Order: sequence, then C-alpha cells, then structure tokens
Amino acid sequence: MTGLFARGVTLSLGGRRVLHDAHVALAAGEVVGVIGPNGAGKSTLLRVLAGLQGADAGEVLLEGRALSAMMPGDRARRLSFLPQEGVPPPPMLVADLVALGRLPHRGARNDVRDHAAVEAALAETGLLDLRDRPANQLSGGERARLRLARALAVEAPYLLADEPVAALDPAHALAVMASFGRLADAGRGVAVVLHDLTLAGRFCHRLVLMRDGRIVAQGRPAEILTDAAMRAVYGVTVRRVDDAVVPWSLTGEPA
Ligand SMILES: Nc1ncnc2c1ncn2[C@@H]1O[C@H](COP(=O)(O)OP(=O)(O)OP(=O)(O)O)[C@@H](O)[C@H]1O
Repeated sequence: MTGLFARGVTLSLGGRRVLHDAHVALAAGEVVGVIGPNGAGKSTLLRVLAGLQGADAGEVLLEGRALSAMMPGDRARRLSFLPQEGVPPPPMLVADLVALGRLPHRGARNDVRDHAAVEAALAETGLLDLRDRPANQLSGGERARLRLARALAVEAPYLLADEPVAALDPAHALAVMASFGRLADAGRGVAVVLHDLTLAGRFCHRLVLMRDGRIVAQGRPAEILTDAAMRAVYGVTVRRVDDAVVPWSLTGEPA
C-alpha cells in the first residue's frame, strides 16, 4: 500500500481536543493543500503525519507500515517536514544549513549524491547567490526559502510543508508552488498548509478543509472552494476571478 495515511487520529493538547477522528491520505504524485482558519489544527495534523507528534487514538501509516514502529532514521529519509518559522537560524552558512537536510542519509554516505541534492535544493529555492551568507543575516522570506531548501535536500518521497509561502513575495510564492508541482510530477507526495486560497485552488490537486480540529471536507479544489464552505468555515464571502477564489469581504458586510 503506497501513500501516507492518517486513520482516525484523535489528539488532545493542554486538556483541549485539537484533532477529532482525522482521516486523510497523501498519495505519491499529488499536492494536497491543508486549509482552514487559525487554530483549526492544520499544523498539528501535519506534525502527526510527520511522526513528530503522537496521537491519543488512531494511527499513521506510511507505505503500509505504522509510522510509530519505524526507526527514526528510516522515517526521516522517507518524510521531510518543513516547519513554520520557529527559532531563528544559527550563524551557519546557508549552504551548510541546507546540507543538514542530508543527515538522515549518513548511514549510506554518498558525497556525490549529497552534494547534488544540496545544489539542487539551493537552485530550486533561488538561494545559490546566498549560499555563503550567514543564515542569521537573512530576511524573513529568505529564511523561509532556506527552511524549504533544507527540507528539499532530504529528497524524501513525501514532503510535509507548514505554511511555506506565508512570508514570500508573489514571485517566490509562485515559484515554490510550481516546485511542489514538479515534485509531484516526479512521483513525490506533497502536503502543504496554506492560507492563500488562490494558490491552493491553482496548485493543489486536492484540498483538505479543517475547522475546530475536524476535517470538514476534502476533494478537488472546485469541490472544496465553494461559496457556502468559505462562508461557513472562514466567515467570508468570495469573488471568483478566472476560476480562482479570492476572499472578498467578511460575512455580513456588503460584498
Ligand atoms: N502544545 C499545545 N498545547 C495546547 N494547545 C495547543 C498546543 N499546540 C496547539 N494547540 C492548540 O491546538 C489548536 C490547533 O493548533 P494548530 O497550530 O494545529 O492550528 P493551525 O490550524 O495550524 O493554526 P494557524 O493557521 O494559526 O497556524 C489551537 O487551538 C492551538 O491553540
């Protein structure tokens, strides 16, 4: 059985139920967008799928095996996780930090392959010119691309990316979403948390819509980005421009 699956995942944190009976699948060759309001549980779901957070009930299966039973190194070679901005990066050179993405492969050391993966990740994220800069001197958007480059350098079959374009300018956001499309075309599976509904509709093969810890809908973007769902889940009305959905006004305000 190929793919990454969450089955009936339920989780409470700090005495609050943050995931309720979540069922979701990520197949090789697809980009799945995870959308929903602040606090809906998107990051938590991604962390559970990455094996970084356990669940109270349910299970996560990676290619038919329970994630919880896999060796950490094995899991790290198969699942790459791109976190939301956390602690600032250390004063290491950009290229050296990206190379840390190769750590899961150290058991089967292959310097040529490692070098190629790092170069490809730097090129894919537009960081070649910044490779010799200390990472702690980068701008917010440049740091976001650095986190992505490190995650890409793993060359894992599955990439889980938490708001990778939130800090990016329009050109870089489009470039990153196009990169995810190319990864999927090459047979990888990508799950990406997004707040930009236009990018979600344009670049994702499927969308998972969350609210209050529950997956309330999943399917093709046209099935999910309906006026009724956007009103019910986000409390906004939308305008449609060339088939894209643009959040337009708060529900109750004149559109
Ligand atoms: N360690 C924790 N302890 C208690 N509550 C937590 C913890 N981590 C997350 N939560 C709560 O779980 C809920 C879901 O959080 P999560 O970060 O998954 O939301 P999200 O959908 O990614 O939100 P955002 O769009 O704001 O990033 C929130 O209400 C959050 O306050």
